[in-house]
Amino acid sequence: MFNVCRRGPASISRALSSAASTTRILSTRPASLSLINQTTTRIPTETRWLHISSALRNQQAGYRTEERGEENLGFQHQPRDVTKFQELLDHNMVHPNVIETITKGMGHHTMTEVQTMTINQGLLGTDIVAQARTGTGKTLGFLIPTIQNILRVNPELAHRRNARARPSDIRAIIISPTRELAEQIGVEAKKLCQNTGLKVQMAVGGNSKRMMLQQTLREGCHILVGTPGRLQDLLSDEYSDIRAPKLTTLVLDEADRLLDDGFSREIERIIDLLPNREHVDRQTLLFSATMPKEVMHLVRDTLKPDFEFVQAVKEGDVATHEKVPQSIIITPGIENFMPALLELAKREIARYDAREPGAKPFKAIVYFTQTANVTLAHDIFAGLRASGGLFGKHPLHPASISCMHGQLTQEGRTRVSERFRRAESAILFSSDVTARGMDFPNVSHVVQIGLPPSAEQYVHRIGRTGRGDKTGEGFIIVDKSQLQAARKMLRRLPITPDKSLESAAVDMTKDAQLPKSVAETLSQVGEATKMVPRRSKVAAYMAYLGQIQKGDARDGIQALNQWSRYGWGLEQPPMIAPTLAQKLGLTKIPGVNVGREPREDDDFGGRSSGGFGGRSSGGFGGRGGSGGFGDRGGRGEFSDRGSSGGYGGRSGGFGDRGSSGGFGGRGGGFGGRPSGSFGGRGGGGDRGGYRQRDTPSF
Ligand SMILES: Nc1ncnc2c1ncn2[C@@H]1O[C@H](COP(=O)(O)OP(=O)(O)OP(=O)(O)O)[C@@H](O)[C@H]1O
Repeated sequence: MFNVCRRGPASISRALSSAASTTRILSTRPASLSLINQTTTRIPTETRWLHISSALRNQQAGYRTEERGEENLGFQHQPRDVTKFQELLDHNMVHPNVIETITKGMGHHTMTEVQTMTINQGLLGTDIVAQARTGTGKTLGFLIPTIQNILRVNPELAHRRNARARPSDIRAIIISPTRELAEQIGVEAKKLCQNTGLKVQMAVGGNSKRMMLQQTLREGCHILVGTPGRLQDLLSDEYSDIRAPKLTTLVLDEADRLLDDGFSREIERIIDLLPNREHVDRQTLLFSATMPKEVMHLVRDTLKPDFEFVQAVKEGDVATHEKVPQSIIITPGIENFMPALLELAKREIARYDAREPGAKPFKAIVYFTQTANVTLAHDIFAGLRASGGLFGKHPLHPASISCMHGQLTQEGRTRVSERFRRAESAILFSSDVTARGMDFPNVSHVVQIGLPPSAEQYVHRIGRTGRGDKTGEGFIIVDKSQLQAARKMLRRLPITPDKSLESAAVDMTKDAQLPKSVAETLSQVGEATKMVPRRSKVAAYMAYLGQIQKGDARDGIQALNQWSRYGWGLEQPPMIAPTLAQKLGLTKIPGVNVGREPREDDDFGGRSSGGFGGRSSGGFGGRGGSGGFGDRGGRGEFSDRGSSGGYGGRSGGFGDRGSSGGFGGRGGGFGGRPSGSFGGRGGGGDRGGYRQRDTPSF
């Protein structure tokens, strides 16, 4: 593992631009050496960093204590590089009331690498930028120094009996970009402080401000954890009484996100509301698994010039774990996404049911970039039924299905979060609100559908599995129109192509024969899709539309239209309002259906559009020829007799009549007989038969 712990901005740019190395970079002239008149002695290369660092720390500690006029309160830390939590106690570095909670309450004994680096350093009061892989315990990495540095100045707060506090007693503010993460950090901080007199409060958007203020008035506050908007609101509200005149620590968790365009203004305003650092010295801690170069220059404005950059990730490397194998599934179209996901989920559940070695209960988070796609996928999966009728067991039993996105109420978000946290087997369809920091236990799989917003976001999403000492698996599913962009965005990640899912490879625009299990998966997805209102599909279509890059508009529109036709059975793609088409530069792109969407819902396929299949254009369907799922079929369209299926190409349909259906009308094709072999009756040939597509290697 590569570690960089260097001093000052110049070092950061060097560290960032330097080639990958496997040794520690030496700090030859730390800025504060001159401050304390330390002369360097030559130390063997291997150990030099630690020696200089330790010598420096001892001196710094004395220097800072004197400078701040702190008395020695009997619990002064003796800076060392310790790696066990117990040693923090043995060396009087952290109060026993905190350490006992960690070792006895939480059961942690050995620090992770990033904890060793940040806790030892953070206890000195140094400003820190820390980058380390997801799930490596960064939360304790900033909470322990934050808490201990308050206790060092106010040792009376180490005991519960001294629990009186006011809203203006805030010593530390911890900012997180999402509500769930702020709450999670708040819960962790409360746990750590449970045997002390420190009061932790949470200021999270979406929750009642009045209730929060009442509680803070009653209990007081030493550590305030919150999201940027609510924190800014509280600190600027002259009637809130929330003040931080004695602030000693400011933490930005997921710092790169907080410093990017989305939040930087709010962060600046919050900092403006805090005491001037020249009058009240404070420590700033910035933590994240990703620190893109673009945000690093912003760091300088937030930190003291002599800050430490703790990097527990190899330079130029990505912050994903070797213990989380990552695969890409490339499909012919977007219409394959849900069948591929269902096949994957069934396979993993079956592996666990069969107690295959290494198989774990299937607990997955499935990410989409847009909320409309989260909702659509959730509604399809929630509506899945086993072949054999409406009241059949859910094909993914016992996994529960839920969704999480920013448009849910805060109570809804909290409820979903808690249920997923506790579930043994579950699928959570989620937007990026859970992508960073969330520590759901035992997530076995992360599946990303479509392109993530950035390589960093991919890393954070993957980081929801393989946390702590757990293992996990990551998948990303893209269609061929997204492949180039995916290659560019994710080129440095250790992702290998996976071709094991048959439904991911079915070219739904062509006639083909399918194995029984694949036919069943397609039919289950088809039937559930049919039940989803047209407006949800249109919303999902529009959401993807906004993502299409200008240069790829032609391919993008073609992929979307193919999805709406073969995935949902719409004869015509959804209409794009003229102003929107113009704004997105799509007016001249072939296939764009400019106009106004009809207002009424057409939920069940009906005569004109919705549903899986539509009137004439294939789909799973009815009675071969004209069926299409839904419109008139009515009777067990989706091969609910198991053996009869076939996937409808132009006119075939997913037949309900035993062997007559078959994939791809004219060629007959797969299905027919229960044997479900390729090329059943009349299969093969140009139109029939199952053609394995050659997916390019990633
Ligand atoms: N020293 C430790 N030993 C074992 N487990 C630990 C230790 N420290 C923390 N953990 C556990 O590891 C998990 C991940 O910790 P945490 O959420 O702090 O990770 P993180 O690095 O902040 O992740 P992310 O980058 O996703 O925010 C948690 O369940 C936590 O309880």
